[in-house]
Amino acid sequence: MADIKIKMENISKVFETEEMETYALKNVSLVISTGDYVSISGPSGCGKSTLLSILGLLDMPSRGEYIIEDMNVANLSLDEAAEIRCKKIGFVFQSFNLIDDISVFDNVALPLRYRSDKLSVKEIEQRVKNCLDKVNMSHRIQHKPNQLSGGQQQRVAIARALVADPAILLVDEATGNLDSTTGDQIMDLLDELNRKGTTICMVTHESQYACRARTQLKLLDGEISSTPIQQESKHLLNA
Ligand SMILES: Nc1ncnc2c1ncn2[C@@H]1O[C@H](COP(=O)(O)OP(=O)(O)OP(=O)(O)O)[C@@H](O)[C@H]1O
Repeated sequence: MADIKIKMENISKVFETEEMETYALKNVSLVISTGDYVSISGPSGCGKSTLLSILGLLDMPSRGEYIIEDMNVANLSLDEAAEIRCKKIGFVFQSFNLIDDISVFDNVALPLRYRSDKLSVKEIEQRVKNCLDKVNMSHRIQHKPNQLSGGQQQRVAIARALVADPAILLVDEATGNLDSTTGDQIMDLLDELNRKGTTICMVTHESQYACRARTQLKLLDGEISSTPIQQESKHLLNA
C-alpha cells in the first residue's frame, strides 16, 4: 500500500458571525498518497480556497481529523502550525510572491533560513542549487525576480516551494498570471515534477489543467461532489 501523506476525515469549516453561519466545507474526506497528483476544481464559492488553506495549515478546520504524515494537525496553535507548514508544505500561488530586492538564490533559500533547525550554509547552497536545477533556472541564480519573465518567476517560486523537501506541493491557480503558452509550460513542469515523485495538490478552474491530475476532485457547495476517476491506488474519497 502506498504511503499516505495526507488524510482528512469529515473536515468541516464554518465561518460564524453574530448573524449567520456559512458552511464553507462539509464533511470532506480525502486521502493523498505519496506521488499522487490531485486537482480540486469547482465553481466560485464552492470551498476550494478554504480547503487549500486548511490543507496548507493557513487555517484550521471547525471539525474533523487532519493527519499529515502520521501527525494530527487539526488542532494546532498558530505557532505550531507555522513550524509544521514550513517543513511539510510547499506553496505555489497565482502571484509568485517573490521578493524583488533579493536574488533568485536568496528567494529560494528563504524557507530554509526561517526554520528553527538551522542548516549549514553549504547544505542550504546545495539544496537551493538542486531545486533551481529541477525547474531549469540555474542560469539565473544571481538575477533579481523583476529581471525575469513571469514564467521564470513562477519556476523560481516552485523551486522555493520545493526547497524544504515538503510532504506535498500545494498549487493555487499557478497559471493565473501567465499567458497560455507559458501556463502550459508551467503545467508541463508540474507534470514532470510529479513523474519524478513530487506529491501535488492543485486548485484550478481550468478543466484542461484539472484533467492532467490523476485524481480529480470536484467541490460543490463545500462537498466533494464527484468521486475521482478512480485508479487502482488509494485515492479514496469519503472513505
Ligand atoms: N472569512 C469568511 N467569512 C465568511 N464566509 C466565508 C469566509 N471565507 C469564505 N467564506 C465563504 O465560504 C464559501 C467558500 O469560499 P472559498 O473562498 O473557499 O470559495 P472558492 O471556491 O475558493 O471561490 P473562488 O473560486 O471564487 O475563489 C463561500 O460561500 C464564501 O462566501
